[in-house]
Amino acid sequence: MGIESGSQLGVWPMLSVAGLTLSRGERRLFRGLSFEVAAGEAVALTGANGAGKTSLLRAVAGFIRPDAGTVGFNGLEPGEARATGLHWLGHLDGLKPARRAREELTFQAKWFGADADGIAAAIDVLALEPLLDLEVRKLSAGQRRRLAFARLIAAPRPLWLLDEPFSPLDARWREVMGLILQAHLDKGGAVLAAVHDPLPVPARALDIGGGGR
Ligand SMILES: Nc1ncnc2c1ncn2[C@@H]1O[C@H](COP(=O)(O)OP(=O)(O)OP(=O)(O)O)[C@@H](O)[C@H]1O
Repeated sequence: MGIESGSQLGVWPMLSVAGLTLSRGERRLFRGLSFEVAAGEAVALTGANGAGKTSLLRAVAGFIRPDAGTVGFNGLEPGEARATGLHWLGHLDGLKPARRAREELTFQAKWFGADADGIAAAIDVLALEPLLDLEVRKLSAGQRRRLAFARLIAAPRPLWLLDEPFSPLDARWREVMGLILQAHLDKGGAVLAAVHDPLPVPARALDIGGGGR
């Protein structure tokens, strides 16, 4: 399988989160959180169940509005950075169950601007060919996760926001994902991933606590 370092993605974004305060419902999850993610860096976001890892990723992606603070993308206008510079992969895959895997992959990849070569690379790297004629609802959890991941390879973007990305994957596929992440980092990409298990690449830890809830 060919996981190539390929062309450089460029040095942006360096994600800069400053003074972020976030609530969900009546509950304040955290106050004044600041951190950066540099190009070429993986950050493992950890914390107890309910600490706010998913919520933080969603705030970075622009899906929810913080009470206070800023999210910066190395000087780029946030709307533009979010539209073209990042991939969000939630722990719910967001795949349409009744579509065949091939249709879903093509739909998603084109939505994110992939060309035929990008789609072919994703099929190759993630060994999706034997699954393409199956309906998504007939795929296992790990197979669905590989399918969901395909757009990140088909349509390269510098910042990957991943929410428990590898939880359904077996040991072999976690190892492959380590190679994929490393190739992304080597190209100047960046990863911010909410995890309960270690990431399969060297990563800086960012713990938001939240124990005892
Ligand atoms: N849409 C919502 N409306 C209100 N509260 C919410 C909403 N989504 C999440 N929450 C609450 O926000 C808190 C943080 O949830 P979040 O999913 O961000 O935690 P997490 O750290 O990702 O947890 P886990 O490790 O269990 O995945 C929880 O108390 C949760 O109930």
